This record gives sequence, C-alpha cells and structure tokens, in this order.
Amino acid sequence: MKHPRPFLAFSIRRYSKDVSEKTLSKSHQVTSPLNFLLGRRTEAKGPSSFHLIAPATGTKLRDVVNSNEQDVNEAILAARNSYRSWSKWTGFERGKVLKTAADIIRSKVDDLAYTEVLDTGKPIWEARYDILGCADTIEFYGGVAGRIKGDFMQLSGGSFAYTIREPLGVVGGIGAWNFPFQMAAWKSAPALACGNTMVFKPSQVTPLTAVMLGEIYQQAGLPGGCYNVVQGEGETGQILCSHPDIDKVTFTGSVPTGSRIMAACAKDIKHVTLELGGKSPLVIFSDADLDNAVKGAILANFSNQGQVCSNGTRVFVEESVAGEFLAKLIDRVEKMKIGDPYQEDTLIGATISPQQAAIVEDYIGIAKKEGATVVYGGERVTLSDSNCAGGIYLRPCILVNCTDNMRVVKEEIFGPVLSLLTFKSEDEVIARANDSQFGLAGGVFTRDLQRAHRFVAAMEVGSIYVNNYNVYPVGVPFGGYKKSGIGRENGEDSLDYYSQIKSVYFEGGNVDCPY
Ligand SMILES: NC(=O)C1=CN([C@@H]2O[C@H](COP(=O)(O)OP(=O)(O)OC[C@H]3O[C@@H](n4cnc5c(N)ncnc54)[C@H](O)[C@@H]3O)[C@@H](O)[C@H]2O)C=CC1
Repeated sequence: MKHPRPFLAFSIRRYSKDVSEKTLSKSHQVTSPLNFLLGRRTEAKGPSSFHLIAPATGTKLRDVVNSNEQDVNEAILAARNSYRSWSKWTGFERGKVLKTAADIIRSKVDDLAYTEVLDTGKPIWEARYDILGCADTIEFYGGVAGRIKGDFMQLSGGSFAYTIREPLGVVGGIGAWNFPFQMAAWKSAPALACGNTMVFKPSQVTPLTAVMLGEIYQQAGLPGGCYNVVQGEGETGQILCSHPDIDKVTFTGSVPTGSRIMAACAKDIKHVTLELGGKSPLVIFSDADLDNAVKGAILANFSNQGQVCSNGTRVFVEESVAGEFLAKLIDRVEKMKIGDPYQEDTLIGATISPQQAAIVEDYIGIAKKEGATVVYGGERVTLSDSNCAGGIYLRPCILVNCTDNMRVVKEEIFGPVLSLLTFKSEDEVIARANDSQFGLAGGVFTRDLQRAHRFVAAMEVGSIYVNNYNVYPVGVPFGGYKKSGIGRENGEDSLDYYSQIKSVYFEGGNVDCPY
C-alpha cells in the first residue's frame, strides 16, 4: 500500500472551530438528512434513532433516525420505478454516467476522505487511498458497462440461439463499517452497470459517505431513484432484505448476519452475494525475502486498525527463520505512529467503537489464558492530543507461543492482533493453513516459483497473494470460499452476480415433432 501524495491535513479540532467555507461544507455532511431518495437527501421517519459517534474523539456527532418499513418501502418503490427506464439505457450510456461519477469523486477526494475519517477513525491518507480506489472501481465498471453482451450459437438446419444478459431488478445492498464508501461503490457500480437499481443501507456505525455517493451519482446524471440510501440498524436491514420487491441482496459483514440474510432471501428465492469474514493464513518460507515478508505481515494485520476481512492473521513462519522474522517485525511495528487520524503521518488511528475494542481486548485475554505470550503491544494508548482522549487507540499486538487450536487462532477478531505460528514442512503448513471454516484469502512469501504455484493450487481460498498481501487492484475479483462468502466483487466476474442470462432459440426450419 503506497502513500499517495500529501494533501492538506485537517485536524478534528479544526473541524469544530474553523468557520471556513470548506469546513462548513463538511459540517453539512453530518447535519443534513442522511437518507437518499429520488435523487435528494431526506430524513427517515423513524421514530427510533441511534447515536453517531466519531471514533477518533469519542464524541457524539448527531442522532441518526432508523428507517422504518415505510421509509424502506418508499426507497424500493423509487428504485422499482426508476428500473423501468434505467434498464433500457444502453450499457454505453450507463457507463458514461459511471465514468463521470468517478471524475467527480476524484475532484472531491478531500471532502470524502475527511468525512470517512470522521465516520471510521482511520488515518486520512488511508481514507484518501480508499476513495481514489473507489473512483477507479466506478470508472472500471463504466468501461465494462458498454461491453456487456450475450452470446450467439449457430445450430443445425439454419436454427440459431443467442443469449441476452439482463439485469436482475432492484438490488438491496447492506454494508459494514470498515470500508464504508468502498462498500457502497463496490456494490452499486456493477449493479448500475448491469442496469439494476439499488437501495443501499450502510452500517449504522458509518452512515455519512454512502449518501455523498448518491449526490455524486446524481451530479453525474444518474436518474433520481436509481440509487437510494436508507439508514438504520439491523432491523432496517432485515426489512430491506425480506421485502418481496427486492430481487437480489448483496451483503458485507459478519458470518452470523450473512447467514440470517441468506435465510431471509431463501423465502423468495432471491439472488444473494455474501462477503463475510475470514481467518486467513500468511505463510513465510525460510527462502523468502524477510524484509518484504515483514512488510506483507504488517499489511496483512495492521492496516485499518486490523479491521479488514481478508487479513492474514495466522502468520506461519518456517521455524529456522522465525526468530529473525519476529525481531524485524517488532522493529518495524514499533516505529508505526499511533495518533490523531487527521495527521498525515499517523499510521494507526482509532478503533471503530468501544464494543469492538472490548472484543479485541477479550481475545488477547483469552489468548494469554490459553498459553500465548504477548511479545508486543495489545494495550490502549493515550494520545498526547487531548482532543482524541475519548477515542480508543490500540497498539498493534503480536502473539507468540500460539497453537492451532487456540480461539485467537481459529476465530475472526477484527482488530490488530497477529498470531505467530511456526512450521517445519510445506505439507504440514498447507494442511494447517487450510484447516479453517473460512476461505477468504491467503498469502505466501517464497522465492521458489514451483513452491509458490503448488501453494496457490493447494489453498482453499478466494484470493491468494504471492509475495505481497492485501492489495486490491481494480478489476481483480474478490470473494470467499467456504464460510467466507458467495459471489465475487471488484472484477468483471461480478457481472455474473448482478445479471441473468436469457437464452433465445430461433427455429430455422419446420418443427420436428414426434407426436
Ligand atoms: N467481513 C467483513 O468485511 C466484516 C466483518 N465484520 C465482523 O462482524 C462483526 C460485527 O460487526 P457488525 O458491523 O456488527 O457486523 P454485522 O454483520 O452485524 O452488520 C453488518 C451490516 O448488517 C446489518 N445487519 C445486522 N443485522 C441484520 C439483519 N438481521 N438483517 C439485515 N441486515 C443486518 C448491519 O446494520 C450492518 O449494516 C465484527 O466484529 C467483525 O468480526 C464486521 C465488518 C466487516
């Protein structure tokens, strides 16, 4: 992950005190209505609401109203009505809207990244990196839209068949809190490219940027009603995916919620894409470039405060180099600045919520009870900036003396906790790496080409990184094996999950009928 060029850094303190035009536009992102219906912001009817907290400071930003059944119905109706015309646009025309939206995102990267940090507490450069990646994704699907096509088959006797790739209808999207803008973009761009319309529900923890995406689409020429946002907690999500007029649900989040969503979709035989959790292995052989392997292990564990579904949190290191690897790892992690996420040199920002921090700390406690040793970090850090006093800042944690049956090694933690395990042979480590209910990602560091290929073939996962980790270039499909999910995002393959094939048979002669 490269640092993009430096931008103007904003501080949270400035957010509350500065009265510049730029800051006023940012306060608008928080105070304005957060649902998006028929191309404009609207307030949900509620009546219930929840607090929106800025993770960096622990301060309350506002109350957010839960969308009720009527709010969801209105959004789905708007999407259904818009679907009739949007699905008739040519792919090329739809693509032009998406490409324009990508350009607008780039022109607003500062505003979007600032708001994303407010919602998530992630470092500003990382938020900017995410947002620019989303511009690329939307542009990519803008290009793909014009190339969506069917197939042609010549049959005997002058008969022929062809296929038409058609949209599914109205898609319900439900997102998690770790990459809020990315979830809205990764789900809406292929859906819209195929001619579907969408109702998107962001995580209640991070509601701000999905609605900004709605405004950007609107500015880019997307007809009102094609992309709508309903805010709310799990119940709003449940209403959305149980609605009979939703044709497909695309979800990112935890396995238990994914399972509930799949059950809700089963009733009406809805299409479903699930991007769920993981407990991915990263394997480092003794012939690897250890400096690169250390960088890979950090990318695999500590970016976004460790809150990444594809993280390679089971780090298997060949026994003969484990000591050297660990020393290099600690040396590098020690230098990572934990701090105010609005400062450009901060590498570790705030944990998303006290609840998530408690989960992480509980797991560290369980690991110790089960015999693991904390060799580095794991504790809360008090920042010198009193403005961030209400946020929770966790020092990345490195555990050694881990064994495969420990809970910390088997279960997804979703925080900055790296478990170091050692191994002696290739066969042994492949079996252990695959011994998981999850199959989202995996990584290997080795200079041996043949071994790398053997490893790729043997791993039961959706994405494998060879000599790198957690890179998501636009166009490369992403999704899980096993309990990590169903379907693919971020590549051309995701079109299969947002469209359906109609087969057309044309008879070229007389009907051949034995009756
Ligand atoms: N795979 C991934 O990318 C992510 C995994 N997680 C995992 O999930 C755990 C819990 O995080 P949460 O945000 O609470 O995840 P979650 O799975 O509970 O929630 C994700 C989304 O689903 C919605 N939702 C909750 N219940 C629903 C229901 N019955 N029907 C429809 N929608 C529903 C939520 O409002 C949110 O928008 C984390 O500790 C982490 O382990 C969290 C975020 C992302």
